Amino acid sequence: MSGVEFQHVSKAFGATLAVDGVSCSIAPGSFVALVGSSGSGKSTLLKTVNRLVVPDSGRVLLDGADVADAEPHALRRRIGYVFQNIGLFPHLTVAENVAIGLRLEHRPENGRVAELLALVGLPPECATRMPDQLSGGQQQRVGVARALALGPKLMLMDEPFGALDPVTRDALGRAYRGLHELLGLTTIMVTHDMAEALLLADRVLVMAAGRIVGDGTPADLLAGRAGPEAAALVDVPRTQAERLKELGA
Ligand SMILES: Nc1ncnc2c1ncn2[C@@H]1O[C@H](COP(=O)(O)OP(=O)(O)OP(=O)(O)O)[C@@H](O)[C@H]1O
Repeated sequence: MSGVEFQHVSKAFGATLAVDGVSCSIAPGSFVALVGSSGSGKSTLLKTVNRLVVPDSGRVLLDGADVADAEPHALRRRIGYVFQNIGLFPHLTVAENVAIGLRLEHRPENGRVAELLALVGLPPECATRMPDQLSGGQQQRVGVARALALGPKLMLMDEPFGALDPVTRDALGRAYRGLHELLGLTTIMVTHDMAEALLLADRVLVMAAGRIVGDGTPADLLAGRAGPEAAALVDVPRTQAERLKELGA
């Protein structure tokens, strides 16, 4: 399991301060959701972990070691990364997509692709298909399998299920939470969906204008113990649930 520590991390793009002095410690084995309005700095903060973004100041530690001291490719092999519209290679089969990391590492395949496809709930016959012969949900499952291929202990997920219909999204979220437990992962997931954050994560971090303005367990958030910004976000699914209940009453 991998722990992550952000120490006074800041990143500006021109005049925009995307991340503003974030300090936060993420325990090994935890499932953390990163929520907040569009442009609040979630993706930028997430990408400082695998060095897709280099902070202007501050440090990010992975298992106590500064990621700035790691060679970027070596670092990224230790960290799974899944994002919206996963970007499978269209000219490679599903199996080849899943195995790409193994191939680049000159590691033997040894049944690993079949194992990974089973792990993410894809039937074996998907292996020989091309990505455009899969549904969006199936493609995201392939993306998760590919991210897990080298056995990372840390998964960074940026709106991984954002482009999917609500039913598929819910099913994939639950399936991934099962994998998180099964494989003993640490997961940091950016999501716009507060209900998804509350239902999947152990801890929810709320960002606004580059800062963490709320931090708590789902129970803390639901009880209003994680600050006004968190309370406002929780109000959305809560109000929706109440309105739906009234409709059915
Ligand atoms: N590569 C970049 N160049 C310039 N500005 C950027 C870049 N990446 C992010 N920004 C800006 O930094 C701020 C934070 O962006 P970021 O993508 O981290 O927010 P976010 O909370 O993930 O947003 P969203 O929920 O819309 O994905 C925004 O104002 C964004 O426009």
